Amino acid sequence: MLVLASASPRRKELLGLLVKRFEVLPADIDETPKEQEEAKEYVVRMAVEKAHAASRIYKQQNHHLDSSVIFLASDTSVVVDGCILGKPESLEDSRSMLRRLSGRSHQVITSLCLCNINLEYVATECVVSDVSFRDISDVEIDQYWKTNEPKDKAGSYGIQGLGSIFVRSMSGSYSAVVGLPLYETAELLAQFGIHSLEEMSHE
Ligand SMILES: Cc1cn([C@H]2C[C@H](O)[C@@H](COP(=O)(O)OP(=O)(O)OP(=O)(O)O)O2)c(=O)[nH]c1=O
Repeated sequence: MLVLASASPRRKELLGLLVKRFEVLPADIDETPKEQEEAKEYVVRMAVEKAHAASRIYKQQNHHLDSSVIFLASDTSVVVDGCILGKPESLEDSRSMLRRLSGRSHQVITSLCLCNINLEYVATECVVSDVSFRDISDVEIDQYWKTNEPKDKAGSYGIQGLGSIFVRSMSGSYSAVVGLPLYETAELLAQFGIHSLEEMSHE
């Protein structure tokens, strides 16, 4: 059994392209970066903590434990000038993020963590993509906020939605920017004995 430790509808949809059956078990963790913590280090730590937290909840909920259960977690952050941008808490927050991203390029870092229930096997991966934005006006930022799209997304935009009108170009992994890097996820799943083509071609 595979458990996706996430509340993100994007991650669920993307994982569904690789694996037919999995459970979803969101894990709430403290997402505050440590002082001086490097962006990559932070993003990987978040994925590891989400996977570990989900494994703890799963153990509490399931008394007859199946030792072959595997947990998958991920984290996406937008990074500009070394600063980590998470999800906006308010319109003010969204304004300051999008003003910062306007007319230049930034990085989107997405991490992955796969581990088994007893945490004997833990694998992590980190994918960096570059996204370049056109200039965005304050009026556009406020209009975009009213669509609700930016509210639950790192950096306050969704490349898969209306946010795409700001994206001049990107290089790296599109699925990683949306929330789950499909190539790297398939590679890690294979290390844990889950082969996507085999999985998806079964009746
Ligand atoms: C940059 C960008 C982020 N996002 C999303 C992906 C993630 O869901 C979210 C970043 O927040 P995360 O903290 O990585 O994830 P989450 O809180 O949504 O879900 P969970 O921690 O339970 O797995 O931003 C997009 O959907 N499109 C984008 O273009």
